[in-house]
Amino acid sequence: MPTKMRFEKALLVLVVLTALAVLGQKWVLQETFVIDPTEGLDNRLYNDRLSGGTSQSEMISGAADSYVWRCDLHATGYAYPHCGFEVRLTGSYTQGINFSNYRTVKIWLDYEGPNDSVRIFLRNYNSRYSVASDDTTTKYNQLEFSPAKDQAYYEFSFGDFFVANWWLREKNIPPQLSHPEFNNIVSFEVQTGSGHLPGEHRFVLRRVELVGQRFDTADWYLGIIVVWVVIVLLFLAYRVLELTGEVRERKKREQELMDVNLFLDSRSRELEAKTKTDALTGAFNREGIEESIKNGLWEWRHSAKPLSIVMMDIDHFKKINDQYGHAVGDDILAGISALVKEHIRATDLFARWGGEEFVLVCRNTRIHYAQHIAEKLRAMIAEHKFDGELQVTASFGVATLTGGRSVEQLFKAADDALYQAKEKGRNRVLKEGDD
Ligand SMILES: Nc1nc2c(ncn2[C@@H]2O[C@H](COP(=O)(O)OP(=O)(O)OP(=O)(O)O)[C@@H](O)[C@H]2O)c(=O)[nH]1
Repeated sequence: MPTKMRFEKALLVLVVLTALAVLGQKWVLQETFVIDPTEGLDNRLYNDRLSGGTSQSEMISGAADSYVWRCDLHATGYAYPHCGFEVRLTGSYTQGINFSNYRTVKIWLDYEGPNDSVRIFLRNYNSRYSVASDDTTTKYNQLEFSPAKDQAYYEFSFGDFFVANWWLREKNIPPQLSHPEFNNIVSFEVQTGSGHLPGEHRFVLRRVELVGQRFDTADWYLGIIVVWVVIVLLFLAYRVLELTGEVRERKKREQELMDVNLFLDSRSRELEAKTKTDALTGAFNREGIEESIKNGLWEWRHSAKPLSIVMMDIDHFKKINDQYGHAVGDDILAGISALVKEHIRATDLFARWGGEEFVLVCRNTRIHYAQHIAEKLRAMIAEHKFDGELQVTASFGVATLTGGRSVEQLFKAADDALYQAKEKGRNRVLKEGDD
């Protein structure tokens, strides 16, 4: 699948997941902590006797799905008669549960008695004000309400809690620590109301639900953003790697293509050279001369650089063929060509004109210098021993391009001079106009 399509599909999946995460946030995050007798949590009943009172309290065994207790509050011995029921949420007194992200408390409670209210507490342990050895030092997050006769349950917000005044006063808590805290709740309590009326008080606690979130909504959205950022970064890293690979692959392919082109170029140059070269002598053939003549002509016309040519013909070559055979004649043709090519300048072009006749194109060369070159070649050929013993001579005709002269006329002038050289006895150099 192309990367782009993969990216679009991944993006779609991410968007759908994000939408689900946002819309389903409530269900995903919601958490409920339940207190009921079936949970098997530690619990105890207490009264004002610890403070010098004379009240009495007892658990009443009843239905297995509720806590049932009664208190007889006596107005003697202590000014604030009370009794209460405490459920420990964890086995530890110092290590509670974090309910900071909780919103609601639901209480299924029946009360019968002289008071018109009951109190509930969520007790928070914090080492800044609590000590492990004194269970009155955990913070009294308090809520007081009047139970109605036929109401099944009561629902409160965590925001409805306040910290009991008497506790703040008694423990001398500074203002900055006096607000309700729920980050380390160790116990839940139900206590008789602040009316402190003596008499019989009966309680049936069926269930408590603390409803909230596993963690803060802001953290949830932060998590979604982090996931997006991580996925985008991963995708970018993946694309960078992929593109680097693609660039590397493309460069490799380009290099391969360049290699092929270079090879083809060199092959076509080789083939081109072959078509312009005489197979026997290795000198250029007539086609090979064409480019050099064109260049020379251009230089003459645009820069007035002189263009001269030297026609060369081996003397009495027929005799050599007749005497030594055609193969030896071939060897001499090749030998002369090699000898000449070795001794001319890089700008000179040596070509076989046909048979035993050759032409030397000398660009940017005056006729006298071309004549000098021809003379040098003539002497060299005459002195050379082909196949170690055979000696031949050659005649030369030299001509140069002059204003208004065509290439054809140039070659004719050189040919005429060569003819004159033959006429005058061969093995010599004549330039046009020489008698
Ligand atoms: N071996 C060999 N001989 C060639 C080749 N091409 C032409 N010849 C011979 O060259 C000879 C040229 O003879 P002619 O034109 O009569 O001239 P010449 O004998 O060189 O006499 P002059 O030019 O007057 O000095 C002929 O016998 C051709 O057969 C070649 O490729 N190989």
